Amino acid sequence: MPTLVAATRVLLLAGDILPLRRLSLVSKRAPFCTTVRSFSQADRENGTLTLASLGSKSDFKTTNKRRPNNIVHSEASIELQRTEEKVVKSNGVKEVGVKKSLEIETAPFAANSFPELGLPPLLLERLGKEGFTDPTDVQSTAIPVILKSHDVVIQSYTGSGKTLAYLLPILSKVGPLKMKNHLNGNESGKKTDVEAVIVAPSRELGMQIVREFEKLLGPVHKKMVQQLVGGANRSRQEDALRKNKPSIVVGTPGRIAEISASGKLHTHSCQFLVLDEVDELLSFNFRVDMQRILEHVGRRSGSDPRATRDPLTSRIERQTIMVSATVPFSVIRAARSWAKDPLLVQAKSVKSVESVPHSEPIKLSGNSSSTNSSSNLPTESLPPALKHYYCVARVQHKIDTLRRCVHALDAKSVIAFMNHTRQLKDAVFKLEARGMNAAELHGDLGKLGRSTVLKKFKNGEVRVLVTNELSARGLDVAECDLVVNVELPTDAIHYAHRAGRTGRLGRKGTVVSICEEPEVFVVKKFQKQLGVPFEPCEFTEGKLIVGEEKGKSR
Ligand SMILES: Nc1ncnc2c1ncn2[C@@H]1O[C@H](COP(=O)(O)OP(=O)(O)OP(=O)(O)O)[C@@H](O)[C@H]1O
Repeated sequence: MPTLVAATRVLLLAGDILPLRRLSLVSKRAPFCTTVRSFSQADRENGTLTLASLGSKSDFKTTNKRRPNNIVHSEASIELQRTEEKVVKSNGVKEVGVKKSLEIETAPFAANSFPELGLPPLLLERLGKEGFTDPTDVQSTAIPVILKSHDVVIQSYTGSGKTLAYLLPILSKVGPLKMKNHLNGNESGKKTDVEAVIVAPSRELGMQIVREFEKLLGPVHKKMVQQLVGGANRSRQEDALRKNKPSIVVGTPGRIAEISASGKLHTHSCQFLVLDEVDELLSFNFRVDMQRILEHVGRRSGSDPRATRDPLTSRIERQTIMVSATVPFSVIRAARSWAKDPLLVQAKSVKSVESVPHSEPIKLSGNSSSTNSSSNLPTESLPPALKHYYCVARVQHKIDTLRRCVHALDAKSVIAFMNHTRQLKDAVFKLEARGMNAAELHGDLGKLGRSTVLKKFKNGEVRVLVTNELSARGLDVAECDLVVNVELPTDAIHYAHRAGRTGRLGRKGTVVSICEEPEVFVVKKFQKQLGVPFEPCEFTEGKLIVGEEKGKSR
């Protein structure tokens, strides 16, 4: 292999899964077996796709201490100072004014347990029953802020528990588990209005979020949440809306906008609008549907959004929550125009979105040794325990390399990403022909086909799931121990989401990118942008051999 020099040192690669807080998530399947490899040092360079903007000026101080179980909790006193800043008024005229002080009470980060976060007793009971004991960092930070009714952008690495970070405060104020004294929007509005709308860019993610809600609502109340995803029978969804009068709907932009336009989904007095994977929802494909959703959810009764074209002026009470592991500046810009005094919430910090400077790009990694030194509040998009490798293979040998990679790492649950459906089908055919249990997952499959494949993969009936960008975001399969990029993603953001399908919630995970020789520079670019080392490797005699890059000395 041209990029590798001879193996130098042998060490054990322990790929076992870290202890989990939630036993129900632990796979019965064996973790990675011990594998022999040589050791190398990969290049670490500064990132260009930096999120430094997010950390330029901390609005408050935190002190942190490590807890067992890989959970960090911190104590903080936050006071967002009165700042003289430019406020863009709804009529488009910029004014300089004093923005009202945003005060967040002391202690939101001191929470060790869910009861300390101020969640209602019925919800705490359900959490306990489902085996959730300790909040993750991002949950400890986000939950009190959302309970205080702030609009937020939640950014934290893949698999860090962002879904519960917004779902728990919503269930504290909406539906049968809510706080006794909480008055909701519907008490003054129409009985048929939903109170929370959650938008996700794919059906799979939408359905996964619904399952999280259902889990906490329990069998008796699970009809309080309704899924409105594309590809499923629309009239059945409309019937369910009419019959069950759900408090919460979760869906894809197209279907939500469609049913809303038909007058069968009433969201005007909605309290919460969540945009999960917000950076994806900002893409051109969703533009028209998202515009409708932003204009109608939580719209002030009697106002005509078409008169102003400004979603902010046409609503009063809606709380907007935007979520993603990757927050490019477009999200910051969107938060400024869609949300009210939005706060950027990360694992151990809260700051005003207004304080994020325009000019600085968003940093994808918190690796201080390799990233922009001007940032004092690093952000991370990738789970810290992930290992990143790349190997060089000719295009015609890629599937064989994938197979050897799976064997060498003794991976039990693998997601292999490709870019084109036809090649993806060929890959499954080749793997199956070589005796490896594989299945395809892509948009050409119907809703039923997609859920069946996913179910089989989650059950362990399928070892290698060959898929495309469809599965890159949000897909939560705890057992996934290896992600392979058989074809490289388009950019570092897509890499981060693909890679984040493994190593979730403190588990170990491995990501291998198989590239052709002329593509090595792309991998180097990802390494630079993400601020994590990518080690060159090859698979020989059933082993992962990690090499050093030419010209590098240890
Ligand atoms: N406090 C907790 N204790 C135990 N398990 C948790 C906790 N919070 C979340 N989980 C579990 O962790 C897994 C990952 O959570 P989740 O899917 O919300 O991550 P995420 O940050 O949204 O990831 P992504 O960015 O990839 O969408 C889920 O299976 C979820 O049920």
